[in-house]
Amino acid sequence: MIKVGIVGGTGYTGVELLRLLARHPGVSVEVITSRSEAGLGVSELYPNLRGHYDELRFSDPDPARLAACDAVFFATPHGVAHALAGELLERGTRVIDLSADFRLRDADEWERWYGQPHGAPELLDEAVYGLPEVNRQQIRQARLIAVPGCYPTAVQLGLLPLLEAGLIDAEHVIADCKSGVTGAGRGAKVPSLLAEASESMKAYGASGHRHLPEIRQGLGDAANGPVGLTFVPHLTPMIRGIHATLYGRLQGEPGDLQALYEQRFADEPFVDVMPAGSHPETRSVKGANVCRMAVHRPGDGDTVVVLSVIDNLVKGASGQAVHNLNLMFGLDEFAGLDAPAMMP
Ligand SMILES: NC(=O)C1=CN([C@@H]2O[C@H](COP(=O)(O)OP(=O)(O)OC[C@H]3O[C@@H](n4cnc5c(N)ncnc54)[C@H](OP(=O)(O)O)[C@@H]3O)[C@@H](O)[C@H]2O)C=CC1
Ligand SMILES: CC(=O)N[C@@H](CCC(=O)OP(=O)(O)O)C(=O)O
Repeated sequence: MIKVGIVGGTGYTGVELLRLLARHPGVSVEVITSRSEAGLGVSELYPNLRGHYDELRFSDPDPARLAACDAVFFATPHGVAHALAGELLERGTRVIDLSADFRLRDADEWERWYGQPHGAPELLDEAVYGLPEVNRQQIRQARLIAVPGCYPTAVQLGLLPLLEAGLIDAEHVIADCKSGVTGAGRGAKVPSLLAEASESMKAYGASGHRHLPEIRQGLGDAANGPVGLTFVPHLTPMIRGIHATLYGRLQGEPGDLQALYEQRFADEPFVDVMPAGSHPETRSVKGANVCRMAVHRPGDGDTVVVLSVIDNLVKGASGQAVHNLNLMFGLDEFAGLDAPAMMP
């Protein structure tokens, strides 16, 4: 069994890791940290886990106990993995970070967007961006994984085929995205209150969200040059889910876009290209590690519209993190990730 630890076990991505790993045949969760709930049994806080982790208790983060694990997930706010990852790597423990600490290759860029100096720039060269559909081979060899953000996962997967093939004008790409409220984490915040978030919808971060540089970096790699991206996220009254509506201006003769998408993701177990004319729903991915998408060319004109949906807590975070673990340890890619989505 692969022994894992989770730092930040009381948050939404932490409990989602526990839910997925409960069905994983090759993993045992040895340590789960929370400073505020240290001593409490995991299933006392999360009764959905009763019968699965009855011996496991939250504990204060202790580097020595974490270093006794084969791999440690960080499901923590930005900056926490900076402080601990180096020590764990030195002691032979692999690190899978769900936060943004190692996603941007440039430490100065990270400081600009996250408002604090990068805490471990010496580790950036070896960090691998954990988007399996792009970096599967590097992930297999990696010791340190930066799990992509939720919006960046939905947007990059939806646009990769077009940018890799040079079929759209890379200077003018638009990502209009909607997220459920769990994207903001479990901490108490006014915008997440029922009376604030339900029966209403709003854009935020329109003049610059911190996922913008991350998405630009990934799309730039796909396009082999800079990408001009407009990215506007919205908060919507649902618990889980991201819906990305992506717009590009076609250039040249694009050919059969449906075939392009089907071929690009033919060998990808967690991307589902739906039949032409489809409109994927966020509820069709709820609880599942899948990105469902559909490609449209309205009126056979020069605009292409891609619809891409994920569960922010699964393909957008914890499921993708488990997929990375499976690749790093040579396990079946589906281990812990084989459940279909819940509907309705
Ligand atoms: N929610 C989502 O949809 C997504 C989230 N992410 C990222 O994943 C990470 C976790 O997100 P989420 O689960 O929503 O966050 P939450 O706010 O729900 O949980 C954060 C967890 O981190 C712990 N924590 C906070 N500060 C520290 C610290 N200084 N040292 C150790 N532990 C700490 C908290 O426990 P305690 O304070 O008790 O120690 C808690 O368990 C974030 O970086 C987030 O941006 C990425 C993709 C999607
Ligand atoms: C709805 C909502 O508030 N969403 C969050 C995204 C959370 C997230 O995933 O952040 P990282 O990927 O950077 O870790 C936000 O926009 O800040």
